[in-house]
Amino acid sequence: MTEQKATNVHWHEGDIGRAERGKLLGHGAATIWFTGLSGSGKSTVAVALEGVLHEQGVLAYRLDGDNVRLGINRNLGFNAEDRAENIRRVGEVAKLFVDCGAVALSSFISPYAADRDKVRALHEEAGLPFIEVFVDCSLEAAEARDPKGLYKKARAGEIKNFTGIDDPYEAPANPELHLHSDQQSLEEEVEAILALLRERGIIPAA
Ligand SMILES: Nc1ncnc2c1ncn2[C@@H]1O[C@H](COP(=O)(O)OS(=O)(=O)O)[C@@H](OP(=O)(O)O)[C@H]1O
Ligand SMILES: Nc1ncnc2c1ncn2[C@@H]1O[C@H](COP(=O)(O)OP(=O)(O)O)[C@@H](O)[C@H]1O
Repeated sequence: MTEQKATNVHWHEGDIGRAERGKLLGHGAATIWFTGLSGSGKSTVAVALEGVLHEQGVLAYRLDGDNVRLGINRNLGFNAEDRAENIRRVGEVAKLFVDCGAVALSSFISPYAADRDKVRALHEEAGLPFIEVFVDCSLEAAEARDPKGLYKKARAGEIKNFTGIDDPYEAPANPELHLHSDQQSLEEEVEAILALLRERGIIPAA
C-alpha cells in the first residue's frame, strides 16, 4: 500500500450514487484492463472496442500508456518502481471512471502481476467490475510489427529496459479473457470482449 501522507482527511459522501448514474446512462460500468507487450495490440483493440461501444450508446473512455505518460504521469520512467506507480495511479483513475458509470478501457503494458493484482483488488474491494484482458502476442510477432520502431531502437541499445528485450513481462495467470492477437483478427478480439460484457450484464444484449 502506498503511504498515506495526509492526515485528518475524511471521505465525504454525496447524494447521487452509482445506481443513479447507471440509470442515467442505461448501462453498467467496468474497467477493462488490457495488458501485453508493446505492439501486442492493446491500443488497437481498445480503439476498435471504444468505437463499437460508442455506436451502441455505451459511454467508454480510453486510458492509454503513451497518452497518460504525456500528462498525469509525465514524471514517471520505466524502472520497476515507476511502472508500479504508473499502474497504481492509472488504476485509481480507472476506478473513478467506473464509479462515474463509464467503461474504462485501460491499455498499459503493466508487466508486473503484483501491480495488476493491486488494481484488481482496488476495484473488487469497492464492488466494481475488473476485467483483465491478456493481449497475447509472441515477441517475434510484436517485434515484426514494431509500429513505433521501438524494438529496433531497443535491439540497437538506444532504449534500455525495454519490455520483452531486457525487461520482464509477467503474463497473467488467470485473465478474464485471453486474446491471441497474432492469431485472431481484430474483429474477433472485439467480439470476444463484447460477448463477455453482455454475459456479465455490463452492456445490454445485442
Ligand atoms: N523501456 C520501455 N519499455 C516499454 N515501453 C516503453 C519503454 N520506453 C518507452 N516505451 C513506450 O511506453 C509505452 C509503455 O508505457 P506503459 O505506461 O504502458 O508501460 S508500463 O505499463 O508502465 O510498463 C509503450 O507503448 P506501447 O507500445 O503502446 O505498449 C512504448 O511506446
Ligand atoms: N489482430 C490484431 N489485433 C491488434 N492489433 C493488430 C492485429 N493484427 C495486426 N495488428 C497491428 O499491430 C499493431 C499493434 O500496435 P498497438 O495497438 O499500438 O499495440 P500496443 O498498444 O499493445 O503497443 C498495430 O499496428 C495493429 O494494426
